[in-house]
Amino acid sequence: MDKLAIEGGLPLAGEVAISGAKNAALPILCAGLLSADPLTLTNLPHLKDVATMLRLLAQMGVGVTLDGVDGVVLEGAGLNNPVAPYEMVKTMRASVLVLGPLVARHGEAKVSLPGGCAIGARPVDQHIKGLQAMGAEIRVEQGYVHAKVTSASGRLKGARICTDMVTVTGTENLMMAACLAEGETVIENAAREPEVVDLASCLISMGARISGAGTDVIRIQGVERLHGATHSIMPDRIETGTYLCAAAATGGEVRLTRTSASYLDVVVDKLLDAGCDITCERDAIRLKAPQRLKAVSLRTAPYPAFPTDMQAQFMALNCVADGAAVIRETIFENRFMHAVELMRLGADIRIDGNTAVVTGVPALQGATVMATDLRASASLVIAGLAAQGETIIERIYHLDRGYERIEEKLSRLGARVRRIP
Ligand SMILES: CC(=O)N[C@H]1[C@@H](OP(=O)(O)OP(=O)(O)OC[C@H]2O[C@@H](n3ccc(=O)[nH]c3=O)[C@H](O)[C@@H]2O)O[C@H](CO)[C@@H](O)[C@@H]1O
Ligand SMILES: C=C(OP(=O)(O)O)C(=O)O
Repeated sequence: MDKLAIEGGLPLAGEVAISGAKNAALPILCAGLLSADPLTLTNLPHLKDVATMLRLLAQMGVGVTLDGVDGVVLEGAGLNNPVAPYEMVKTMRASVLVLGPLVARHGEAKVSLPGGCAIGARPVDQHIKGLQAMGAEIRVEQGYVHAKVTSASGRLKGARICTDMVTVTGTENLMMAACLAEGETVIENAAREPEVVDLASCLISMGARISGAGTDVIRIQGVERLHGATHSIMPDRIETGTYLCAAAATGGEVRLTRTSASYLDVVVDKLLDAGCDITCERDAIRLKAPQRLKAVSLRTAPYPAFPTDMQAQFMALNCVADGAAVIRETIFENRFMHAVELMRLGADIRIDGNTAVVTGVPALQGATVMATDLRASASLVIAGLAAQGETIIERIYHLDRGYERIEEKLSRLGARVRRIP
């Protein structure tokens, strides 16, 4: 398994471009299952999860043609095998997003319970309950969700669905299924994440009738079919936030292009609280770190509050800040696995349930650490860049799921990073 070697202690400086968002690309690729016509996507990030999703769609009979540097054309006319086998999806949470589109368009599906980051139990009961409310018959057997539409018309029926908690992929799955259902579906307590809005805008350009995406009530008037469209994937707000934290933690100055601060309000506010100087341009963000960061406390919660996918990176930043920060994780019950690894680098962290107290130290020292999940890996990269001496990060395959060409981008910013096969 590949490792990453980082010679830390250098401030990041320069400019890099941000890639398309993993968590927008994955659901939008699944939208390709909803139509027989070509769906052309651009700004698709080159990530392991994206490659896995494309393989999965191809084995279902969807035509997959790579188009230029960052584009793909999906042709759903050949969809004939509505199965997502465990072997293909065990590394990827977003695989469950094929369930709604398959049931809605093909009338049946057999989808393995998903893998992804081991940051909590991550059940999919809300996805299942929502599809059942739309009339799908569902049983879960031997690790697979089997779903079937039994109505005379062969279509799902619109329903009013109120999810027990805010779920991002749950909202996305049900929204996609509802596009081809008969009548109106109302999703209450819907996730408001920008990635949900990006998916909705792609679906609308395919002819779906959706209103309210970005609020907690989404209304979908089902249509008989969706048509082809062209859509550009939104920039990755979490990749953006990660590079901002890396620049802040190393005392650097960077400009990130092909991105926008508009989905990052709360992250930008926390970086300002930490003492960073930030300039937001139309398609770029510039950050200049202070001499010494100030500790910033935070509490994760659904959008527009602080994103759980940025919690680990801010923990790394707080490790080298002045003062103590209290970090509360309210979304996932097991998302502090990076803390013990950060402690190996000399961080001062105390964990009590869903709360971590991080007291900044003058400097971290390089060591060998183990990456346990995607954002945990990102936090170790940030800490390694800020630490004195060499840090070796083991099991970096997680990083390849979510960060495009990370060594190349960091090197462009002056970091000394190399991959050890
Ligand atoms: C591919 C993708 O977009 N992944 C993101 C998505 O994950 P994902 O969509 O899996 O996360 P959810 O928003 O569904 O999870 C939120 C909480 O609800 C719980 N839950 C969810 C569904 C369900 O049926 N039952 C249930 O109990 C989860 O265990 C978790 O505690 O949103 C998370 C929260 O912003 C992010 O960390 C992930 O990066
Ligand atoms: C948790 C994440 O990914 P996934 O939902 O794909 O496991 C993430 O993007 O931080």
